[in-house]
Amino acid sequence: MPIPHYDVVAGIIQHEGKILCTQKGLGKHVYTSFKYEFPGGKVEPGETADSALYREIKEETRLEVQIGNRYHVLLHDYPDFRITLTAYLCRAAHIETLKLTEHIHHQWLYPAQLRELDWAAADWPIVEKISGDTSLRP
Ligand SMILES: Nc1nc2c([nH]c(=O)n2[C@@H]2O[C@H](COP(=O)(O)OP(=O)(O)OP(=O)(O)O)[C@@H](O)[C@H]2O)c(=O)[nH]1
Repeated sequence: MPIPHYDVVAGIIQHEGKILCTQKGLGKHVYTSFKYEFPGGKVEPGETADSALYREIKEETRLEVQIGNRYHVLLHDYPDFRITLTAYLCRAAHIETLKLTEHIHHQWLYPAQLRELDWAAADWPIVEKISGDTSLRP
C-alpha cells in the first residue's frame, strides 16, 4: 500500500512578541503523541491553504487570526505517513477567546524559548528558523 501523503498547514501565531505552542495528547501514533506543534491541520479537498488554516485554528483554539506570509515549507516522512508542512506567520489581535478544543496544553513563548519544548519531529526545522530569526523578536 502506498504511504499516505497529507498537505498540512500550521500557524505561527504571534501575540505581543510571543508564539502559541500547543501540545497534542495521546493520538494514533506514538511518535506524535504528547509532542508540541503549531495549531493547524490537513487541507481538505476544495479548500485553499489559507481557508484551511483559518478553519483549523478557529476549531482548535477559538482564536480568529490574521494569516500573513508563508514562512517555511518542508516535507517530512513519519513511519506511517508523510506530510508537506507549510507554516504561515499569523497574528492574534485578541487572545481572550483562547480555548483549546483538541490539545492538552499550551504555552506562549518568545522565539528564543521554543527550542525548550518537545516538538513533533517535522517541526524542528521551523523551530530552529524561528529561534534564530531576529525579525520575530519583540
Ligand atoms: N497542525 C499541525 N500538525 C502537525 C504539525 N507537525 C506535524 O508533524 N503535524 C502532523 O500533521 C498532521 C496534521 O493533521 P491533523 O491536525 O488533521 O491531525 P489528526 O488529528 O488528523 O492527526 P492524528 O490523528 O495523527 O493526530 C498530524 O499527523 C500531526 O501530527 C504542526 O506543527 N501542526
